[in-house]
Formats: sequence, structure tokens, C-alpha cells
Amino acid sequence: MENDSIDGLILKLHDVNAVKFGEYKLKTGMMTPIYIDLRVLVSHPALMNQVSALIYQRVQEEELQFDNVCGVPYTALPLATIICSRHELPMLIRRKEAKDYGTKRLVEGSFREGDICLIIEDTVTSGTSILETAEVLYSGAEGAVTDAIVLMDREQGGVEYLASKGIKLHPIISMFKLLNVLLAANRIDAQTAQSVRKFILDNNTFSTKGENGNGVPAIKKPCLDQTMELSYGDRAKLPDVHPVASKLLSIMEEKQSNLCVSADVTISEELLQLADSLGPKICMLKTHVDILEDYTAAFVQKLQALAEKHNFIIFEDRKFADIGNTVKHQYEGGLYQISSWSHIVNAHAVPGPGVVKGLSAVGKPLGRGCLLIAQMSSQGSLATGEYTKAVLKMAEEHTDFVIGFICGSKISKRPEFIHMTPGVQIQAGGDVLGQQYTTPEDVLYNKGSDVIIVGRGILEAPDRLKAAESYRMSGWEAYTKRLSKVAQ
Ligand SMILES: O=c1ccn([C@@H]2O[C@H](COP(=O)(O)O)[C@@H](O)[C@H]2O)c(=O)[nH]1
Repeated sequence: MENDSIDGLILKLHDVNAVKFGEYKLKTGMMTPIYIDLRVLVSHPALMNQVSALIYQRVQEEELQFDNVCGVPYTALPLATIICSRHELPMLIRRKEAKDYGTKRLVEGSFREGDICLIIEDTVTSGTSILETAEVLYSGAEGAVTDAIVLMDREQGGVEYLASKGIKLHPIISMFKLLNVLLAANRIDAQTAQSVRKFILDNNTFSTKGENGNGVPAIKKPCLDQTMELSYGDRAKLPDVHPVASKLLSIMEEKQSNLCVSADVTISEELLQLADSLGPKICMLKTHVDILEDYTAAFVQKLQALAEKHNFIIFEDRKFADIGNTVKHQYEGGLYQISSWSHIVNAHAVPGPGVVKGLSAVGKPLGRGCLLIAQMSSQGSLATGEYTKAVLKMAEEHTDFVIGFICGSKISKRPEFIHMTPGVQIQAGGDVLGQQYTTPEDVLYNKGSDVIIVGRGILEAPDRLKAAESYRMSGWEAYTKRLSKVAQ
């Protein structure tokens, strides 16, 4: 789904007053500073068609399998009707009240035992309306709801709640994306955006422990202490965040991607083709330019243009590890002139702080950032324990240039630092040369890292674009799940 069309749609929804700021009461009884009122869509047929087309596009992108479609009454009903009519899909209608005459059915339309129904919803807060609809559809009948599509996800725990009930929710617009677009278009000010973000984070409705008796997710207590997890977008705006870290965090929020592709190919044309095709899915592209057989200065110019076009950061994984004076030359000069094109580089801490000072002398005036290698994904790595702690200390002493770490898990509580983890594949395992793989869920949710770095998991897939989208989605889901975790 193109970012432009989503951004344009958000602005149109704001134009027709479907997004309201103020004090409103939700179905759950909760007061909210933002209200999404998609009932107004029926008065705007062009917008109805645009929304319906986007929902159907998502159905196709996700390759969803189902036998019939049901819109949650009432707002999503006309959307489901347009989609079903245009694409000749069988539809079911859920009644809110049973008739007191005739069939007295709560569901209109015909379905067979074992049918799968796709649910369409306009806005999700907790996910209970979708679950209610799924329960009504299948009360007394065999069948299932496996997927639901929602136009607007308020990011208050609906995805997680429905997942716990076996329903995968596919949101088209998320609350944080909506706020970012409205803020960028000067429709709201930074203070409004920030207070809504805080409200959303403080009022997550999903708790794995806290369901009440009728299966309704419990309202979480606001997370007001230091352990509260900030979103990538919020971290991008912290007063002390390094400009490169801020740019990367904003891209991650905007593109809903914490995926860095490790473009470990040996021909520059293939690398450029990768960057162009996977560009929309990634926040960062990692290179090892010294493995290219045909490196030229023209190649990096093309790579920079692609980074601009698709809005991603370039990270040359050079792993500098020499005395300050040498790394200065390696970073600035030689064949590759890395400092002239790579936003981020990395370094081992083995030589001591001189390595950071040498790199910083070149990179800082250019506005570049550096990652320190605190841990490695390879079996038997020596970068553990006291060494990792010393790396952390070195980073804290050079925050004007060091923006984070290569690591297996979160090692610093400072939200300004970004944690990036290589050795990621959909299935845990390893290669014959000691690389060890763990999953996006483990890295982002359990280990608290920020960015997954994926090489062969994508490069060796039969369809690289599809694989990248699948890593992007798993990474984003794991991150949103982590954000909604209660601070214990
Ligand atoms: O500890 C580390 C540090 C860097 N890497 C680099 O990441 C990629 C991983 O590639 P896969 O194909 O996903 O295994 C590669 O460029 C390494 O040089 C790492 O794996 N571990």
C-alpha cells in the first residue's frame, strides 16, 4: 500500500471532520482527546469508494482466504457492501437486534458449515466489537473468523486482544501514523500530537492477565513511571537525541518499519535493484561495500538517490577496529570514502575510545552517527559481560557521535540510543560458519531491541519483496505488542 495514498486519505478524513480533537466518550466509557467518526463517510461517496478500494487492496496484499464478508454494523456495513458488490463476494449482514417476526435471525445471508468469514470494521479501540460480531456469526454454527480488516486502529490493544482470540487484525491506518501526517501537514500542533500519543500509550485496553468475567479486555493502569516505553516517534523528538538517530526513528514510525536489510550482494547493480525494490519496506539499508566486485563512485550516488527516493538510512557495516588515526583515514579516504555517503557506520570498542574519537573527527562535522558493537550474533563471540558493559560506558561518554549499538538485546535504558540486532530469521537456527539466528518477535518483544537486521532471510527467499514485507510486518507487530505491554 503506497504511503502517499494513505497520507492523502488521512488529510481527506480530517477535511470531512472524521477526525475530531476535544473531549469525547468512547463505547468503553473511556474519555478520549481524539475521536474517529467514520459515520460521516456515507455523505462523501468518492471517499467511500477510496476507502473501500484500500480495504480491498489490503485483502489482496495479504492474500486473505475467506468464503464471505461481514461489515461490523453500522458504519462498516456500507463499506462491506461496496466491496462485495464490486468484487462479487458473498456477504453476510449481522443484525444488532433480532426481528420479532419472520426468521428472527441475527445473521442475514447464507453460509455453509465450516465457512470462513472476513470481518470489516471502521475503527478499532479494544477489538470487542469485532469479537462480538464473530461470536454472533458463528453462534450455533461451525465456522470461523480468522482475519479482520480495520480502516483505523487506535493502537490501544485491539490487535493484541483479537490475536489472543485467534483473529488477525490488519489495520490500514494507525493512530500514530495519523498523528504524524496531521502534524506534518500543520493540521495539529506538536502539543496536541504529544498529548494524544501519551493518552494512547497510557490507555491500552489489552492485558493478558486482566480480562474481566465477560471476556472484555481490562483497562490497563496508566504507565506513568520511568519504565514506560516510548514510541519510535516520541524518541525521535527527545531533546538530546542525535539528529541521525532522530531521522531514523522518524522513518521507522512513518514507514511502520524496523527492518534493516543487509544487502550482502557482490554486484552493484543487484544492490541498487534491491534498494529500489525493497526501499518502501525498510527503515535502513546495510552495506558491506568492500564485497562489491564493481564498486564505483557512481554507484554510491545512485544509492544515495534511492535512499532519498524511498526515505531510508544507509549504514555501512565497516566495523572499524584500529587506532584513531588509522580509522580516520579509513572512514574519510581510500577507495570508498565512506563518510561522504553513509549516514551511519559502526566500530568495535577493542582499541579503546580513540577509535570513536578518530571516527568522530571525520563524521561529526558531516552530521554522521556511529554504532558501537556491544555484542555479536556469532557463536563463541567474546563481546559479552564486562566487555559489553565497557562498550556501553564508551557510548555514554560520546553521545555527540554514538547513536546506539549492534547487540543481541537492549543494553541501555537511554531512549536516545538505538539497539540494532543482526542474526534474524523467521525461524531460529544458524549457518555452518557460526551465525546464530533468532526471530523478529524474540529480538523486538523479548529482548527489547529496536531494529532487526536481516540478510539471507530475505536475500535467499524466492520472492525478496514478499519476504521483506513479511519481516516488516512481524517486526512491527512485535514492536507494537511491546509498546502496549504494562510497565510492571
Ligand atoms: O554480530 C553481528 C554483526 C554484524 N552482522 C552482519 O549482519 C548481516 C547478517 O546477515 P545474515 O545473512 O542475516 O546472517 C551480515 O552482513 C553480517 O556481517 C552479523 O551477522 N552479526
